[in-house]
Amino acid sequence: MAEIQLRNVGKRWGSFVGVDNFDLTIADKEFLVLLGPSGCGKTTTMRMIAGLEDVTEGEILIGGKVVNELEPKDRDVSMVFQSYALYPNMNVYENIRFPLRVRGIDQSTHDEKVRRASAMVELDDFLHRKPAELSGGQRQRVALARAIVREPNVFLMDEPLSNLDAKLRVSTRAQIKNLSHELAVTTIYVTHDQIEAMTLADRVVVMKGGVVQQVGSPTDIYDKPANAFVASFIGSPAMNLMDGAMSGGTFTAPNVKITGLNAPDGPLTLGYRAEDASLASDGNGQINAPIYTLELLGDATMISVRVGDALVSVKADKTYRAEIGDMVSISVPNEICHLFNANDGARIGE
Ligand SMILES: Nc1ncnc2c1ncn2[C@@H]1O[C@H](COP(=O)(O)OP(=O)(O)OP(=O)(O)O)[C@@H](O)[C@H]1O
Repeated sequence: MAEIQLRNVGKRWGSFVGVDNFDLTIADKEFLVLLGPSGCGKTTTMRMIAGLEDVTEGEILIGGKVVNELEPKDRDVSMVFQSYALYPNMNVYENIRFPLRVRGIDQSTHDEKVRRASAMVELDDFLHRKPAELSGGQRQRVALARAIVREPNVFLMDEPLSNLDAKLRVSTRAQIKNLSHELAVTTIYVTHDQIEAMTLADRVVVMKGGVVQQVGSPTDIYDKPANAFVASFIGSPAMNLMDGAMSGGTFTAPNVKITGLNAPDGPLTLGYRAEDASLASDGNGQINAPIYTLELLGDATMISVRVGDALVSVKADKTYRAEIGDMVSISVPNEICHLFNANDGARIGE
């Protein structure tokens, strides 16, 4: 049983707040992803759970026990870092076995444990090689096997895929997802890549400036971003956001007029997702503007237009063709609109 509780956890260095009032219970066997831009406090949060960083305030509990004062080695957590930190003079077998040796685990069990872990990450054929003789993806799999072999109660993974090229990242991501399903161990995974977060997580925590912005399932966060920051961070492309003004239920911005909305008069940020909008026949849509750019994505054609300072887009059929400068009309029905307070970005309404 490895439920993790963070009770109002904070980290300060002098007056600088790295993590503020982090309060969350992570269920046993949950896969939780901490997501946010560089410097938002993800790594610091994870290092506090691992015991590599003291907490300034609050309590951390693992399996119901306060661990604030426990050394990292006594917390029963296994970490996988962005840099693989393998021992260059040991072969793959010895690298994977290392945690068993330092923990004084019964020698007679080592071989079976190492072979089971290496099979899980498909390294059986590489056990005799030194790290220098492996690709980046294979090295990261050694690091994963080394974390698995200890059979910990908690996995902590800090951007484990970020040193891999795009293709390897996708296949290793799939492998991590499959492993987490098979091992069913509570996992906290740090990334700044929203696709990784969406594909791996049971729940995602979006952070900014040391402060949690939203906690929810990938679907919750995608469908109902709690504020404009989360909306702009999740999705590929991110949500289109337009600054404009509401008056009597009508939103206006340069080239935009949307009627029948429910928000108070005054400045407003309105968002919609490119795939929810569609092209309308001439002048019948809510956005009418010349094409700024047109991108062929293979499965779709993405068309972007300018709205004030912002570029907003619509996903059209893959066969759609037009020229830059041609007028387009984009249909943005009320039900796809997300409304945000123009000052603090908070979501308005459902
Ligand atoms: N030892 C330290 N002393 C002072 N400030 C620190 C220290 N360690 C981290 N910080 C600051 O705390 C903030 C959060 O850092 P953290 O490493 O947790 O961010 P992150 O979200 O993991 O970013 P990245 O994706 O770049 O790793 C940053 O502004 C960082 O500069």
